[in-house]
Amino acid sequence: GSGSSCRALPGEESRSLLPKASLLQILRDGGAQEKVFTLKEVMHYLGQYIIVKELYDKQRQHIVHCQDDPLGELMEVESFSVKNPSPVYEMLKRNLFNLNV
Ligand SMILES: COc1nc(N(C)C)ncc1-n1nc2c(c1C(C)C)[C@H](c1ccc(C#N)cc1)N(c1cc(Cl)c[nH]c1=O)C2=O
Repeated sequence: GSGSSCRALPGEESRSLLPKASLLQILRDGGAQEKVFTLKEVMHYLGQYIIVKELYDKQRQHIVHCQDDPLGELMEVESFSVKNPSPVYEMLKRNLFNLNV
């Protein structure tokens, strides 16, 4: 980074996350056209992907079933709750390069 102590204003954070190929395809299916993202954008397109493909449980809508979906390959779980962020962030650690380091 520039080494300055001041932080970008919210929403001005620089795009510095480069998804690996299989995550990028999922973000594309969620409507992304970029190649480099902010974390907020990655979460947005992942969310769109889940909603558009209706991967959520119709009865318990905070549960995402991904065992038969490319998302499940990345998440390495068959299902997860949107209330528990850790599997999502673990997956992102495995599938994003941070260019700002
Ligand atoms: C099944 O989910 C939903 N279903 C409904 N229905 C009406 C059926 N409405 C909202 C949600 N929903 N709640 C949350 C999220 C969503 C959608 C956008 C998937 C996002 C989110 C969750 C997982 C990933 C991944 N891979 C990416 C984003 N999310 C977040 C999860 C995390 Cl870890 C951080 N920030 C978030 O906004 C939530 O809390």
